[in-house]
Amino acid sequence: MNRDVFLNDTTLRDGEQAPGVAFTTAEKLELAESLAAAGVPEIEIGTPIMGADEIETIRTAVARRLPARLMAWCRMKARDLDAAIECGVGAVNLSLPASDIQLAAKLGLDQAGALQAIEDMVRRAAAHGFFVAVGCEDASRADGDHLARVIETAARAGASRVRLADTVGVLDPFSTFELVAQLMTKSEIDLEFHAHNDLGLAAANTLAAIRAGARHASLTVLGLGERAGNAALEEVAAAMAVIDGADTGIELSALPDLAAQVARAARRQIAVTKPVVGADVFTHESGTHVAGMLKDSRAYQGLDPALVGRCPRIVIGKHSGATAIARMLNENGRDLDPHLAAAVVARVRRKAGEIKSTLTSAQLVELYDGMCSEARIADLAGLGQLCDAPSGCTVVRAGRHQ
Ligand SMILES: CC(=O)SCCNC(=O)CCNC(=O)[C@H](O)C(C)(C)COP(=O)(O)OP(=O)(O)OC[C@H]1O[C@@H](n2cnc3c(N)ncnc32)[C@H](O)[C@@H]1OP(=O)(O)O
Ligand SMILES: O=C(O)CCC(=O)C(=O)O
Repeated sequence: MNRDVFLNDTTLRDGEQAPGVAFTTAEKLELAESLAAAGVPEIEIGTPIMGADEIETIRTAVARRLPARLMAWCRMKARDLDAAIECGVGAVNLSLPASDIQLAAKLGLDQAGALQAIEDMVRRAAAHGFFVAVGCEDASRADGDHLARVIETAARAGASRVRLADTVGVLDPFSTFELVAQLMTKSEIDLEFHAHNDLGLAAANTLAAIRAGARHASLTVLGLGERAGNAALEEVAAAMAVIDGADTGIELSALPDLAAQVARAARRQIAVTKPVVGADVFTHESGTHVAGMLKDSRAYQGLDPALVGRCPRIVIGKHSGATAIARMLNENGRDLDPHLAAAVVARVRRKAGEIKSTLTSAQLVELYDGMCSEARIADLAGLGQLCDAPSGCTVVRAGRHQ
């Protein structure tokens, strides 16, 4: 099912709001280049009201004429808009809380005051020629009727899109679907969804919002962002391709390098389990999996690693079986003696437990060669079969290896 979905990357805005993350100007520019090169159609490039350095960085990015729309994030304030004007960007996201909690706590505003602020600021931005999106911070906890009025007011005042933010990450895919589907019935304006990952549901919620009709999703590379972060660009882009067969325009094979670049600039590690880009996500150890995969790689790969520029990897560890071990030995010029297979599997298992790791091919070869020598000695001594003893000794059991 093909969908017309546009991804907005906010690594350089919400991503940089992650604790301790501070991109240099050079990093921001390189990241913007890479995002655009990867096919991201819209980049939330920064927050102009942060000051002269941010404005200068954004101006430089604008001057590069990247093949992506650059959008500046602004509070619903004239001076934020003035700062965006200084940057030379063509698009702004004007943000105002939608929930009563935040309106009261942050701004001392009621719903009517919020609608008035939106009306005034959107008109002002549109009159200046900006592409205007309105960001509804904390939309997930907002009063539904007020949210509908916000959307209507924004559209009437000249906004082209409304962003619904699950600012504190309290939605699940079902409630997200319901929220977006409900709002879709009330207005023609494009909706965008911006998720937070406090409950680990950001990517799922984003997909639910898209299913419900949102045509835009706000994402960050690696899910970098406030607290537990945002929905990850790489996860959503890959999921859209695999599940919906949708073309988001993102070059999926560019995602691992993009993730590495963001991790470096953010001084963050990429978890080995991070979907799509983590070191181990296409690595297989379990014996039954490897035996199946060697016959048909689809047996244990729902996401084809080639789609995202990755290769599958088989490792030898505590859960390996004879098929995987034979294969790695074979790659290293040895044929696994079928009489030794069970003992080798057991010895590998014990070794992996001792080193609490996978075995390198050199370790496996050394272990196997050692066992072959033991077997030969046992043969010569007429003692019998190599067996696996429970506690680390090299042993022979009567009756064997002939
Ligand atoms: C959920 C999100 O991620 S929204 C993104 C928010 N991003 C950031 O906060 C990162 C960048 N922020 C900053 O650099 C600074 O906070 C600035 C430049 C925006 C403002 O700095 P300061 O003037 O020192 O204000 P401070 O941060 O202490 O307080 C925030 C002010 O913004 C106001 N404000 C907050 N959100 C909004 C909004 N959406 N619209 C209008 N005003 C807002 C608050 O009422 C408060 O105003 P006050 O100073 O008159 O009380
Ligand atoms: O209002 C917006 O643009 C979204 C701001 C944001 O990052 C959030 O609410 O989490």
